[in-house]
Amino acid sequence: MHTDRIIVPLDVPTEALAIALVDRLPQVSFWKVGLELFVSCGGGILSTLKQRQKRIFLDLKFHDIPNTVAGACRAAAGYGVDLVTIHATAGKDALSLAQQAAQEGAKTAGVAPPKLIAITVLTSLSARQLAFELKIPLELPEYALEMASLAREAGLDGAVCSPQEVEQLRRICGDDFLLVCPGVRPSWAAKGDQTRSLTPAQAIKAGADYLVIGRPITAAANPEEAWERICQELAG
Ligand SMILES: O=c1ccn([C@@H]2O[C@H](COP(=O)(O)O)[C@@H](O)[C@H]2O)c(=O)[nH]1
Repeated sequence: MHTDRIIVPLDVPTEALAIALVDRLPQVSFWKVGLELFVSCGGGILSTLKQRQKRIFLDLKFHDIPNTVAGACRAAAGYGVDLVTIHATAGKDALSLAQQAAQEGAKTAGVAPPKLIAITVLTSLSARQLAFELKIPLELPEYALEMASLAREAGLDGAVCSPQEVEQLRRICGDDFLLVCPGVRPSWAAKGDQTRSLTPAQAIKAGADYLVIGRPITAAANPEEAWERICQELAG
């Protein structure tokens, strides 16, 4: 079922708002907890989601020196979450140490280890920004591929990429490398700050394992209707 492959972010400022959203959309089985909610209310929301048998993507996008990201991944794994993110630009040593630490953290806590996935190029960034602000001398798709390959070589489970790069990454990284795509937009939804988007059906067809779709659902006047519409479009 394609709908099991949609992850909805809980990008809200309080635990009460997050729980209200989870209870309003019982059809959603996979939720993402990101920086806004985690910084606002801590890890309690993760226990609440687990009590409701939800899968959890803990998207804190770690980016630091190897020892620090490893510690963060060890702690994150202890929550028993399903997916954890780290920036590929932390470098290969940080990525492999983080992967090792996530396995250890899960073992110590007696939970299944999370899949550790690397951010390649944030989906809000344009090719122009990559070149002129970040001074990256490669074309954006090539740079995204380099970042995904680095993550793969470091032993990570997958990568986060825009749907516009997913076809290329799937072809080169293979079928057992998890590819998670935010920046997905139905044709009827506003793009907001996402610059490299495709529709949900296009992203799945291009090879995405999971789609992260937030505001088109959570900021809709009727989130249930928006969810249904996306599911129907995917089924069609
Ligand atoms: O490159 C990235 C990495 C993570 N995200 C996160 O996904 C969601 C997208 O939300 P929308 O409301 O659908 O834009 C958000 O939580 C981001 O932090 C991303 O967009 N791009």
